[in-house]
Amino acid sequence: MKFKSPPVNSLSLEFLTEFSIGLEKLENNRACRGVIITSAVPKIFSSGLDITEMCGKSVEHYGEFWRAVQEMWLRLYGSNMVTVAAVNGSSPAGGCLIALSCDYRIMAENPKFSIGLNEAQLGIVAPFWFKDTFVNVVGHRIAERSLQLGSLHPAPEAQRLGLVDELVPEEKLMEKAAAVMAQWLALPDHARQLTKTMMRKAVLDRLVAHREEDIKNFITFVSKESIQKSLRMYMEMLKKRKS
Ligand SMILES: CCCCCCCC/C=C\CC(=O)SCCNC(=O)CCNC(=O)[C@H](O)C(C)(C)COP(=O)(O)OP(=O)(O)OC[C@H]1O[C@@H](n2cnc3c(N)ncnc32)[C@H](O)[C@@H]1OP(=O)(O)O
Repeated sequence: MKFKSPPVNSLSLEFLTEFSIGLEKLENNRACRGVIITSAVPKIFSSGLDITEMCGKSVEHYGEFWRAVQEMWLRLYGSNMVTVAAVNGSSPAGGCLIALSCDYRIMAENPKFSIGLNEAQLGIVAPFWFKDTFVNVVGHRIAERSLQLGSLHPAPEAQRLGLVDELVPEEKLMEKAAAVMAQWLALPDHARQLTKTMMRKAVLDRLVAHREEDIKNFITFVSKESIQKSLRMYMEMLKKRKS
């Protein structure tokens, strides 16, 4: 799957819905045993959740948007397929969540590309299931420090922390992703899938059990004037940085 929503592959409601439907179709296709996720937008894997979806919209919209974020994660993290992220650009916040939700992460070895859950920098808090997914990849200590600081880790540091599994020159990224996929697909699906479920079930079940509460919490949080202000200021900062 190649993300192609210029300029930055931000995860809008439309993007998330299409992504989830795409995953569902592949999941239901018995001929498809694995998926490599990458980007067709130069230098950007995904800029994370589309901030404009969280600014100045109705309560109903926030609810619909958050349900779509949850749905995407439940499908990707809970997928029976082998999932490999070929991270060919920067990948903050929601973009990082997508990579973390895959079975294996390969990143282009460009120190200008960074990845991490930087929510704290925006004055917002990564939800518990973002945190759980992060902890399952890098462990508690690294996740705690990185989340509190809202760190975006340049590719070499991300590899040192275990946030990505390996770095390769950008031109070798897809070749490497295909080789990793072949290695994972060499195993019988049944054993691999049961093992994956065993490792991820508790974290998935936790969101399923608290899904409606999580949506309510998101709506309450994002509707606060202080949070709206932080998000607006962040968007302004992005625009100013550009000019
Ligand atoms: C109890 C429960 C509580 C739950 C709380 C909420 C939890 C929310 C969880 C996750 C949050 C997120 O995912 S928020 C998104 C975080 N993302 C970022 O911080 C990345 C921001 N973007 C950048 O750093 C850069 O844009 C980039 C490095 C990705 C690319 O840089 P580049 O220089 O190539 O491009 P520009 O910066 O010029 O951007 C182009 C264009 O796109 C707009 N843009 C960028 N990112 C976003 C985004 N995430 N959403 C919406 N729009 C975005 C940027 O403003 C530019 O727009 P204009 O061309 O109009 O100026």
